[in-house]
Amino acid sequence: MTTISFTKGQGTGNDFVLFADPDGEIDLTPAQLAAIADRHFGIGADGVLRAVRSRNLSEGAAALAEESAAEWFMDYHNADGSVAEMCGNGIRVFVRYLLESGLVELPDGGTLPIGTRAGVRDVQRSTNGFSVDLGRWALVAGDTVVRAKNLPVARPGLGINVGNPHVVVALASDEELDAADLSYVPKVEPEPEGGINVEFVVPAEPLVRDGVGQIRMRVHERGSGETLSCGTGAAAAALATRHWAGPGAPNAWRVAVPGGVVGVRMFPAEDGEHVALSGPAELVFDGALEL
Ligand SMILES: N[C@@H](CCC[C@H](N)C(=O)O)C(=O)O
Repeated sequence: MTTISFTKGQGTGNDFVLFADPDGEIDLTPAQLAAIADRHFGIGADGVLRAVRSRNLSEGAAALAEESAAEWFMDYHNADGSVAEMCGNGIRVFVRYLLESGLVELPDGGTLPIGTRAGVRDVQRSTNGFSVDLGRWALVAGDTVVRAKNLPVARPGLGINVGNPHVVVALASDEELDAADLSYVPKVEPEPEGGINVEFVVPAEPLVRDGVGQIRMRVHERGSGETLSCGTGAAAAALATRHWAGPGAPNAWRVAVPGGVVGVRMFPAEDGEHVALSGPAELVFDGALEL
């Protein structure tokens, strides 16, 4: 039997089980990961984060981690045990965990690169917790239609990739947003291979306050179901809303999710426009699990 020391953490209510495996010795199966994340029979979480030194990753994953640029790799799995490329809330909680475990240092104004399956992501401290540069984003071509239970009509969705795949759907009112039943997987057509994260958004009133765009969002996450927050989803939702708003729309957004508020910022970089996400990251309790 193996005993693993773990920490439970959360960022705007998106919650995670984290454990350190610096030497890359722990290889959990999807069934074991799903059992850990199970809210009734396990610890309970939206995702499981393994902290592994990039140099100790297996060959294929090491290439993804660009190991020279990031000492630590965030090995992220959804609650059902499936792999995802990136997790925007998770990476902030991951950095908080590395810091509090004494595994890294991050002085004010400093940058900590973290390896992910979407590439290396730079994390900094911010006034609301941590900020992560999610890198270049992309609009996904093609028409998409989304149906969710309790919404009266099918809606067009806008595909956005921020390292992981999202489709964003604009709703007409707060009432409609509240009414959507996200305990069922929204039906996306054409059906994306491997699933997709679906964000439903409504603009706040006014849409722009003091130069900052404001939206409300709910999300159904691929591999985890409805969650209280999705960081990469918030970035996709802000990007989609700016796209719909047209020229003159702001590059700074405040995204209200059921679990709190995160910030999104778009900025020019050498390789094109990047999107950054900021928000809180808390550690909640420690424990040990036996497998
Ligand atoms: N909650 C995360 C996203 C986690 C991965 C997602 N479910 C996927 O499968 O892509 C976030 O905060 O970004």
